[in-house]
Amino acid sequence: MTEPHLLPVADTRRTRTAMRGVLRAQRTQVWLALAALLAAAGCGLAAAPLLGHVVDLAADRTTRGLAWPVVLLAAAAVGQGAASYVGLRLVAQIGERFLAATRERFVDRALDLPLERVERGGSGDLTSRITEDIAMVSDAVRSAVPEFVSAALVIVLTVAGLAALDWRFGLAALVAAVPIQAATTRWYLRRSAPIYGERRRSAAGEQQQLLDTLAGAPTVRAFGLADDHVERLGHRVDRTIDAIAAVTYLQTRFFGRLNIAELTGLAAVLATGFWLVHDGAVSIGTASAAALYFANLFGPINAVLMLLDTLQSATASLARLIGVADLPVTSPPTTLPAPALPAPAAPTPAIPAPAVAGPAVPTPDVAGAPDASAGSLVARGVRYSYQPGHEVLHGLDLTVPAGTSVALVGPSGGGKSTLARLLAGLHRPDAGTIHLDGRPVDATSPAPSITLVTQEVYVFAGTLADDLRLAAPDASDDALWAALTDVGLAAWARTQPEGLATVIGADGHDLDATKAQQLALARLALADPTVAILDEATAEAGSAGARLLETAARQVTRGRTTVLVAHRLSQAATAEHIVVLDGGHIVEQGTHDALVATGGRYAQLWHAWSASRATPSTATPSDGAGQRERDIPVTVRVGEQAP
Ligand SMILES: Nc1ncnc2c1ncn2[C@@H]1O[C@H](COP(=O)(O)OP(=O)(O)OP(=O)(O)O)[C@@H](O)[C@H]1O
Repeated sequence: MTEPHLLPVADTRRTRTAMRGVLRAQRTQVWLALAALLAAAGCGLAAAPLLGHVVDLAADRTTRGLAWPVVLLAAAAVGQGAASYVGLRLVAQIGERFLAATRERFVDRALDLPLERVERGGSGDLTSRITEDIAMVSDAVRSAVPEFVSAALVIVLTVAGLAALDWRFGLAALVAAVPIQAATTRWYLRRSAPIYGERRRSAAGEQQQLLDTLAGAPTVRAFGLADDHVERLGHRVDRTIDAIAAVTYLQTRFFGRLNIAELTGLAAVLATGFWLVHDGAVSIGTASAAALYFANLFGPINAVLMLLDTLQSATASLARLIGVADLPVTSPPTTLPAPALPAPAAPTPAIPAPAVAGPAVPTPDVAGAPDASAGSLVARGVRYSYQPGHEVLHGLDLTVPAGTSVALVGPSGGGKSTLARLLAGLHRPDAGTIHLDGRPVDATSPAPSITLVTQEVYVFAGTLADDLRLAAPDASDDALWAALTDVGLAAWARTQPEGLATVIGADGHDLDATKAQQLALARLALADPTVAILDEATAEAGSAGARLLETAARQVTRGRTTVLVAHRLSQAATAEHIVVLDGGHIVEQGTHDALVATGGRYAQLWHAWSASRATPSTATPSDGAGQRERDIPVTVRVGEQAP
């Protein structure tokens, strides 16, 4: 049932080792917590013999000496409350520390995962680990674990107390109830682990299918695939329902068997009490105390066994978190420190391609031009497949001299975005090399001076300044304003009463596609990379927005080595060199003028594009600002319409 492409899950032994490690690391706290919970359980145990004593007094028809058991009962109740408070608090603290460490390591590794690994696993898998699994482990740590520990201690002490009243009570309870409980628990645990594992897997699969269908809604509609997707989702949901039904069925049988253990145990203790009182071995009060002890066990035993259920689920979730947390580190620590921002705006921030990928380089005082001598990007024999046997780039050679610009154009699916991601180091080539100034660029050594801006811009909830400082944490306000000016966003920001403190993202000002892209380009200016890679960064905006973005892109890429995946030929034509990609091959390259003169693929695209414009005769490679509003994209995605 394991789906091989999903992210790894730690095995039972590794999960246990991780938990033992946590307990060892907080040894003192663990012992203190156990001592406090033992004290609480001990106070609770005092109630039954004290009540037994009251019963004996009642049997003797006397009220003499009634005061002290009542006072002791009150003292035991207070003592139990205080000790429980201290013990549960300590257990919760131990758990919270463990949780925090696991979460941090998980996020660290998740962010470090090679993109192809996440894509193969599917974003739903990662998302369900970040949301459901972390929630499940958090719940367990906050409530189930403390409750479990205290109930387990109560059970142990109660059985000891029962035996202390008279060893035969203990024996009766052990012989009549424990074998049934032990067999039931073994029976349950053997079956529940795979059933809970399946429940988590089916939930992850369902989430993945939902994400796929919703994210690809335009494509699904365009190809009339709705029924097919509904059917696929139906299968996933059926699988989840089956898994939940299996869990419920198992639980029902489990608790049914436990009830039998309770009743046989109580019957045995009562029968033993009757026999011992009859023989004069114990008083009626002691027999009553024994029956009370045993009845008091029902609650903690049920709690422990019910919590086993929760803990089992939490352990399955923990194994999924540890599976990712244990992944080897593939890249050196990023130089881009985590900003002090609130949580990302969207509920599922795991996968969106980063608006700005690549760690920051030293922050300039103002967004300035980079060192023109660096930034030579060379790709040799680059091959890449998303899936084995389906190569999408077939041995590409490309040289982008330092400080120059290259536009990648060509039909949809030609491999432009893939090449851009490889050049940015997000994917590793299957064969061939990519070097920046002689140093390899790949996922294991991300070049700190390459920044990729894609059309999937992510606006984090927070202030405008926070969002900009993602790229340059130490940038001054002046540097932020300079970057905003470069991308044409300063005028808008000045109209906001809060200026740089304007809250954007889900909690505040919802930026439109153009402004979000301008923001991403401003981050690029602040990151000040040697190489800028723009993957259709202007594609999401309308024509007016596209012109704004083209100007912004020109401004922030000035002087940098630039690779541009261009939807609009007006933008491609401004690049110094144009590369036409088709079917994963470079089919043409050269300057705009040379390619148009050659009359090949680029010339066809250029003429088709020019003809689609209202004033084709006046179209020139750099006339973007004067165009009418009818630019069509060079590439049209499946499910999208050209405007
Ligand atoms: N994540 C992915 N998983 C599997 N195949 C992919 C993935 N991304 C792209 N491909 C495939 O790789 C090939 C190249 O796609 P790519 O997106 O690089 O082309 P493109 O020229 O950028 O197209 P477009 O202009 O439509 O963005 C296509 O056949 C595409 O279906």
